[in-house]
Amino acid sequence: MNIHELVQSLPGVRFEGDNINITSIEHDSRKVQSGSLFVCVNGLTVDGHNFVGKAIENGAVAIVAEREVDATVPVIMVNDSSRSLSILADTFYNSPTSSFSLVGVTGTNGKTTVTHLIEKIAKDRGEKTGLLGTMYRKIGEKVLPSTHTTPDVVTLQKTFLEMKEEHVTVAAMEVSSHALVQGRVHGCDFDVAVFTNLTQDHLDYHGTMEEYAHAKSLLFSQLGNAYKKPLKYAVINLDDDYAEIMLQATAVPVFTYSLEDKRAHFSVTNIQTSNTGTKFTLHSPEGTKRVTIQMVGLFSIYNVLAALATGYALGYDLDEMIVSLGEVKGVPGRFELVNAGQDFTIIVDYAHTPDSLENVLSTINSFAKQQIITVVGCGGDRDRTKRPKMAKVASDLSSKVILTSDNPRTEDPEVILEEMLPGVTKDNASVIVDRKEAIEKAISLANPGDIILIAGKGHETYQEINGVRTNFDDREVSKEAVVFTQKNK
Ligand SMILES: CC(=O)N[C@H]1[C@@H](OP(=O)(O)OP(=O)(O)OC[C@H]2O[C@@H](n3ccc(=O)[nH]c3=O)[C@H](O)[C@@H]2O)O[C@H](CO)[C@@H](O)[C@@H]1O[C@H](C)C(=O)N[C@@H](C)C(=O)N[C@H](CCC(=O)O)C(=O)O
Ligand SMILES: Nc1ncnc2c1ncn2[C@@H]1O[C@H](COP(=O)(O)OP(=O)(O)OP(=O)(O)O)[C@@H](O)[C@H]1O
Ligand SMILES: N[C@H](CCC[C@H](N)C(=O)O)C(=O)O
Ligand SMILES: [Mg+2]
Repeated sequence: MNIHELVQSLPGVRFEGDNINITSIEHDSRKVQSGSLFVCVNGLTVDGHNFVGKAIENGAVAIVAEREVDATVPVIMVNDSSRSLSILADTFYNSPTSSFSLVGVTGTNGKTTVTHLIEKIAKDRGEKTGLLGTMYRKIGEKVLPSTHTTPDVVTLQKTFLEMKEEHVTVAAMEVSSHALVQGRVHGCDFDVAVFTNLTQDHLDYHGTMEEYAHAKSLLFSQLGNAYKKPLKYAVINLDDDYAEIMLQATAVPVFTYSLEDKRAHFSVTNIQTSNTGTKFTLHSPEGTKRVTIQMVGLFSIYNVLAALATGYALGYDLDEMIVSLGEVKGVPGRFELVNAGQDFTIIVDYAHTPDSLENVLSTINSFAKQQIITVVGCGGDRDRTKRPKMAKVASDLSSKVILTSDNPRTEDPEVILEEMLPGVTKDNASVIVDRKEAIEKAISLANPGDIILIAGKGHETYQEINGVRTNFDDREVSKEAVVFTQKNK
């Protein structure tokens, strides 16, 4: 694309140099290729302005910067390069999200699950789907890796362009609070924005719950932006303490859902829970329906309501959606059962916040007949204040707890565990730093009928220690431990 055309999209910015053909927009010097426009972003860790030399070496033909830089190619000065990057990416990729339906899901817990449920209902009615989130990016059946829950703005728009070229008709994406604050989703023409819930996480980044809530509300304020789509909806969980903040942030029509408030558009009565699934009566704008799902726990009802309300906003048939959702066994790494022929239950789950851990353990307690043994840790370089809280939940709601490591990243694993320990409320917790040994210990402690919960890593296939990732999968490790224990009986 012509550099003049690109720069014209930046309000108040002029470029009077010769015409240059821009072949890509990049904010990472390592990704720059011949013909790239390199945008210098001052980050939390390093300043992109320091990589101008590297970018030019790699082929950058022009630079966008907030301050003077030493460059042998034209430099376009802007006030806010991060915002400019979003606008440039949107212009360069020609707003691909205006070509298909886009659903953004935000909230502390449930984003991955809800986006998968939306993918399922859309696919079943013949749509070509796209999915973007923690586990992967999917274009139809093609699976691409994810480095973030919500990718940086350039990767995001590139992925959307590919979706458009592959004739995707509906895409569901997870929108993290980091992404909202950093403007990664500026330029996304959402049809529906969904709020699942807000509980403690990421206070290392946001500072307070109020700031965290404000970050999430940006999705709803952004929803009203003048893009190409005329009709947009918000879908909001009315039972959450922060629902009002999301409601106030948006001027578009809202569909609400609730387990407690009958005034919600989608509400529920007659809940029957068991260890194999959940049944409930749904009250909706289309009348009353009985719903049976194979996912367990009240939190699964919330996720199903979020998906149904979203589908309804997109004009989908409610009865068809209920049939589709009834077929879902679960999402990988979320309440996933591991079976290696043992006479006790092993559940691998991605609960890595106090609230999600409490939800999962309360659900397990509702049907457990014998001991509950929980293996859990807390991530390094992440919110430290959730550490004792997660240990408290685990200790309160389990018979035995083994505290262990979960991606210590650059932190000392022992220090993370020391910060968890003050939360322990009962004489039921021990510490085993090595996660494999912790899982093996839990399995050696299990009696017939017991339930082991291995929490925090879910679908993850690595353990990150000292910044280095090595293969590690809770599901594989626990299976191998069962087989080993059975052999040695
Ligand atoms: C806290 C946070 O979100 N940080 C993100 C942010 O990093 P940063 O501000 O520190 O950027 P930086 O590393 O200082 O780099 C500044 C600029 O220099 C550039 N650079 C850097 C190095 C180089 O050699 N050349 C170069 O040009 C970078 O591309 C960037 O433009 O911008 C980077 C580039 O886009 C992201 O990779 C980085 O994600 C870090 C790795 C991260 O761990 N983020 C997590 C916390 C995150 O975003 N999580 C949410 C999910 C949370 C949830 O579960 O809800 C997510 O969406 O994944
Ligand atoms: N609606 C919900 N409310 C509370 N907890 C939930 C809900 N749905 C799922 N959970 C719990 O949270 C865990 C993570 O769920 P999921 O991966 O869907 O959330 P997420 O929002 O995508 O998380 P992340 O921020 O890591 O991307 C699950 O393993 C389960 O324990
Ligand atoms: N998206 C979350 C995932 C946490 C998963 C947990 N296993 C950990 O590493 O802390 C984060 O980056 O905070
Ligand atoms: Mg997720």
